[in-house]
Amino acid sequence: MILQEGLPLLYQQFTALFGKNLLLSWRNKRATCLQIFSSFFFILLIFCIEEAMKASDASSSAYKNITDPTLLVSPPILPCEDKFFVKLPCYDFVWSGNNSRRVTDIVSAIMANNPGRPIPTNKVQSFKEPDEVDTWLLSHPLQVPGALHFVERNASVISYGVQTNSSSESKRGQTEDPTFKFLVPLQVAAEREIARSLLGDPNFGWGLGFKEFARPAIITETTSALSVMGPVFFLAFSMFGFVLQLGALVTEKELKLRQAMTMMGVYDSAYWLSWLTWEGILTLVSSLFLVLFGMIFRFDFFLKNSFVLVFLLFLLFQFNMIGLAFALSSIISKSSSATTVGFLVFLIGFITQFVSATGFPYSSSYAVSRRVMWSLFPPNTFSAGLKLLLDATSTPKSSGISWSNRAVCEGGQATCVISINIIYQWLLGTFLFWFVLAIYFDNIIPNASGVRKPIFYFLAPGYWTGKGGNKVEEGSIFSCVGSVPLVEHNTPNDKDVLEEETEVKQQAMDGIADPNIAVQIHGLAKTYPGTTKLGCCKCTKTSPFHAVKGLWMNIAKDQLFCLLGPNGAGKTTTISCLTGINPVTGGDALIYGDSIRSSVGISNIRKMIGVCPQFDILWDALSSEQHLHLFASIKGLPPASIKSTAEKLLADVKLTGAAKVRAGSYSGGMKRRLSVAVALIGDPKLVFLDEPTTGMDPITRRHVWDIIQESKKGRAIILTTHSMEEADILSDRIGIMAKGRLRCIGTSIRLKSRFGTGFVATVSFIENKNDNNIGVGASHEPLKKFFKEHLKVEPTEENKAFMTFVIPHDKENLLTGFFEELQNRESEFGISDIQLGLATLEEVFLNIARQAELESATAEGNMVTLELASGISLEIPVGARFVGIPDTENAENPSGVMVEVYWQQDGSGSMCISGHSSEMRVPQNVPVTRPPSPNALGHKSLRQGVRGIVIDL
Ligand SMILES: Nc1ncnc2c1ncn2[C@@H]1O[C@H](COP(=O)(O)OP(=O)(O)OP(=O)(O)O)[C@@H](O)[C@H]1O
Repeated sequence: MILQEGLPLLYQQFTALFGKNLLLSWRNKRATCLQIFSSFFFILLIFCIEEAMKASDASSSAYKNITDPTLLVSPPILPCEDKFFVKLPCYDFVWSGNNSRRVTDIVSAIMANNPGRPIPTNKVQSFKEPDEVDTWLLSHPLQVPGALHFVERNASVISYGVQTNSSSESKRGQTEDPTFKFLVPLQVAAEREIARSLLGDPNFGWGLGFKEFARPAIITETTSALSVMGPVFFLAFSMFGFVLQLGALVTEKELKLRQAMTMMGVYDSAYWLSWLTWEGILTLVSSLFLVLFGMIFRFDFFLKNSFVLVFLLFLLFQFNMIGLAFALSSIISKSSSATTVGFLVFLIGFITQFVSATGFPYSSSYAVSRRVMWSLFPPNTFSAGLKLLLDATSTPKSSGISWSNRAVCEGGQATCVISINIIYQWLLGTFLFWFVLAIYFDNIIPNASGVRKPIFYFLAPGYWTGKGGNKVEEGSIFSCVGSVPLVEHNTPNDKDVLEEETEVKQQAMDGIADPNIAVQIHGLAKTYPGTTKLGCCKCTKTSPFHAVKGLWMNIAKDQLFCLLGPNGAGKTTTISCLTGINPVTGGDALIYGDSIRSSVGISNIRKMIGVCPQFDILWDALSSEQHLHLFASIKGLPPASIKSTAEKLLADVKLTGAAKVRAGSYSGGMKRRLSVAVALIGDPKLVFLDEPTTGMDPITRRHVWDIIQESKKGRAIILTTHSMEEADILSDRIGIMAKGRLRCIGTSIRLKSRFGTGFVATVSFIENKNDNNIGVGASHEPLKKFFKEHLKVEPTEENKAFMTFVIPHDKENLLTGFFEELQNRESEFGISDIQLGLATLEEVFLNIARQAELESATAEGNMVTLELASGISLEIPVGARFVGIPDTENAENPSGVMVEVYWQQDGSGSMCISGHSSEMRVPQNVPVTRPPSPNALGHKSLRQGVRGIVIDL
């Protein structure tokens, strides 16, 4: 199949990814609606607040028409509690001049004759001098509404003064006028009682009335709710899109969906453009709705300013927030952090907007550099723009800013620092800044596989020409750089592995390109550099880890190569290196002639391969059909063939019935089948299947095996699995890895014959109803003796119904005669059936894993305790098969006594002891290994039990 390339492929990928983004938004309707229509709630809220403010103003006396002002006749001194803001205990008034008897009498008369209410003595404070009153007032704020100061000049002259706080107070829409409420009554009372005292007539009085002017309601420029709340509310509104966008991008990174697309050959430009376009459309629509809602609610801000200017401000601001979300998505690794980051950005924006509202730094008194730095954070530029448009409509007479006046500064051109036109230029600039930064971060910050490009990757000419420049590195950019130690090359112990290695090396040296070879691996090595973090004062390091230690092998076309190995053997790492996800540390691999070390090679390789990763990489919200269409488009299948290819693959993996169902509701097995189908898109010449049948029921598994068998034609498949049955059935060739090295290679039969413990003979017995000695097989002692005498083997498993013996390979030449005799004596031994077979692949696998474990346990001193039936405890290295018991040498057993230890894997894949044989003689002249002492290995606290002797049989 000819795949698309260049611009047509870019366009095809862009449209497919755009469709995916659209679908994801459509399937997440609630969030999308919130993003588009939340402006309505914010505008409604501002409207309600503004209406409440207006209603409060309207109920105030100051904002009412006074057509018939009330006449105030002889106003009384009011109780101090009537004052709007007062601190208790309070006083109705205080006075000075208490050194004069006459003044004291006058004040007593003021208190007694107060109209409607005599003033109690505890509500008045007296002083000698006015200064004392001031001192008291200073130390007792808000405790008295007014003060009177009397001075008796002579018998016919008494001076007085009145003191009040002249600032008017407002409460619940009412304004308190201190002159009429407090000053006038004190003045009237003082004058009245002075006159009575001077005249000596306690009933002297005069009529006195006060009246304010008739006047129309006061119309002032009240602060609009939009100018107070607008910047914060609009920032909050933009956070919906910001958080959703950030969450979507981080989810694709976290779930390795981005990596899956990269493996399929997606262009970064198509990826970013598809998100930018979709989010741009959402932003455009939401900004439009915001302005329309503002106009519907008849805010001057939206009505008087030019529609385009207001719309542009919101649009550009939201674009900036998308750019910021793009940039932050590279730094954040968990999608659950998106909301927290959104809240933080909002909080910072909230604070900086208040600073911007004070005029900082958009005036000529601040340096341009400060303005540049400040404006990089989009909410700051946005609030400056908002302020310009709000100021332009702040009074009823203001006419707003028109499109033609956009470059005109409010304070005149001479001192012009910022106009709305400049704001747009700033917003465009900062958007580009964040967008470019996002792409830069995306390249230099480690991806989900911990891989990144060098910091100055864009300076490499190859990056721009597409010929090289795709070099990648591992580890954090802030890590302390250290060289990764190389793996030392060990000559393989196994003759088949050595032969394979020699052959590949020879071909590499001769430059032979064997047309039948799909993959040629040349000493592939992978060392994870270890995490190195720069703390505040020191570097914390974990040591590098050699995951793959030099692989040499060929994988032929039309062949299914099965890579087996215990957990952590390095299988997935090998696949990651071959698919270009992880950079190799050493060696190389040629896939159909293209090197995985060259960026051109990797882009060619990605067109030829299909990958079913170990964990399903799928969008929950997309159906299997949509997944296949998307990946087929990314891969570059001709548009006309995408539908038919998807249909065929769905039929192959038996998902036609669920083609339109979202993958989120699939069972584990259905997801694996979909992953297998994705790997087979576009007829790849090489398919990697990393544990493709994990979690499948036996029927589905068999069905997937059929698919894999079918897919073998015309392509190479590299399969990893933990199912020995699967490996046995499907593979043409098997390689078993352990601890990063290839331990054996060959066909299943070859491995079984070489690494199995030998032949497995299962003898079934005739049912004997009279034999009650169940389970111990006591009645079968003659047979056991027969096996022991002729083949020197004991049963590995025995019960009433059958016995199993494992016969070593070296007894192969005795087998014909032995089984002939056994058949002749069947009735004597009570035998109903004899079965003879090769050891299973599982046994081979366990043997290889055990040997690898023994190798590293011996080197590292990794010991376990073997409890013998005789009560002896031995410390033995993990994986040791034959273990000699120290100090058991005697005349009968000159080399001592040993046991065979049986191993199995526990749930976590680690080797553990499952049992041991009875004690037997150690054959003479066999190599023995005494485990190293703990001190030699630098282990101080290792248990000091009796150390078993490892016997290499
Ligand atoms: N990014 C990484 N950084 C450090 N070590 C890693 C990294 N990825 C894998 N490893 C280590 O490399 C070793 C090989 O891992 P790998 O995933 O290749 O094993 P595997 O054979 O595929 O195992 P499994 O059967 O469990 O999938 C493991 O010990 C693992 O802990």
